[in-house]
Amino acid sequence: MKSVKASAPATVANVSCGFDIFGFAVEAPADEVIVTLTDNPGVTISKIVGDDGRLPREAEKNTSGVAVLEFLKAIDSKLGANIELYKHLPLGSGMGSSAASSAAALVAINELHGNPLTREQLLPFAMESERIACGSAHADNVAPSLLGGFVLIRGYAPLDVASIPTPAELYCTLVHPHLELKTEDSRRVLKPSIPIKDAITQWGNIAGMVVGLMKPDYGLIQRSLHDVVAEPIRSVLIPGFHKIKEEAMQAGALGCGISGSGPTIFALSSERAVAERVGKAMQQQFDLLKLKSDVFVSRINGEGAKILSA
Ligand SMILES: Nc1ncnc2c1ncn2[C@@H]1O[C@H](COP(=O)(O)OP(=O)(O)OP(=O)(O)O)[C@@H](O)[C@H]1O
Ligand SMILES: N[C@@H](CCO)C(=O)O
Repeated sequence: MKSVKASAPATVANVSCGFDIFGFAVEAPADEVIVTLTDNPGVTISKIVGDDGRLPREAEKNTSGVAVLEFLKAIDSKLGANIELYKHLPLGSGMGSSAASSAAALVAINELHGNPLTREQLLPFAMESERIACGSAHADNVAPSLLGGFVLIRGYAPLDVASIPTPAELYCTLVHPHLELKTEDSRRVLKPSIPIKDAITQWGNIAGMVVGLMKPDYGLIQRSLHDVVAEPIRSVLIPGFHKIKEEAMQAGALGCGISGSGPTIFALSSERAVAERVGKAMQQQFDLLKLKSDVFVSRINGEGAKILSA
């Protein structure tokens, strides 16, 4: 039967001020899948590489399997599928690990059926996978992983997403300490409501980010990269967070914050050399805490999930 190999990239959700509504894709790392059509209905996972045996092998519990099951149900397919998953994203990292697996599997199964659905139409299936992974069907990882670029989730009911153009010279530094935080747990610590004063600050920054990215205006981006909603609560879960952020800013970053629900920390810079310097400064702080970390520097990835071979 026919097989397709696909990949989907890591993503930075929230981007400081845009809790659950902003996300962008980076160039690496990316999860890869090989999806093969089967005559028997249902979805199987024959192989997972790179997870040290920690991810569920049952399709109904693995985000790649859930996404493909939802797709096959939606198009009323009589066929089934087998998935091989090559995990390159660390688990519980804040880099959209669960989302990358489902995004890669979705573009592969869509390709195998002759692409009956658009990338936007694939989104609800990936969101259902996020619900299985962490109890919340947020789209700020799956949307940029599937669509590429910087994405705004304008609304969830009905789902309304828009791509925001970004300056070509905008670089992201990701520093991933070898720690795990479950999105489910990092969501549970948040308060159910915020004071109006904080809401005003937050929506001012969200609008500032959109205008800053579109113009582009690096000063406005810098002034807008602040989060008074999630970061003050979640930062206590990340060792050395405030010092690391301070060092990133000293090294020339436009802004720095928690990537998704953490523990990865992201920074944005207007030049590659600065983004690399920022990465070194941040990693040095984790070294001082005796925490191993990985640094990834990339442009915003405008392409998102892609077919590698068909
Ligand atoms: N293919 C998959 N890849 C990663 N996690 C998966 C996958 N399938 C199921 N899961 C489950 O999802 C949970 C990890 O989700 P979680 O949202 O905490 O991590 P993450 O996606 O790396 O985080 P974030 O969304 O903050 O980047 C784990 O319980 C894991 O078993
Ligand atoms: N918006 C989600 C992203 C999780 O990666 C959160 O912060 O919980």
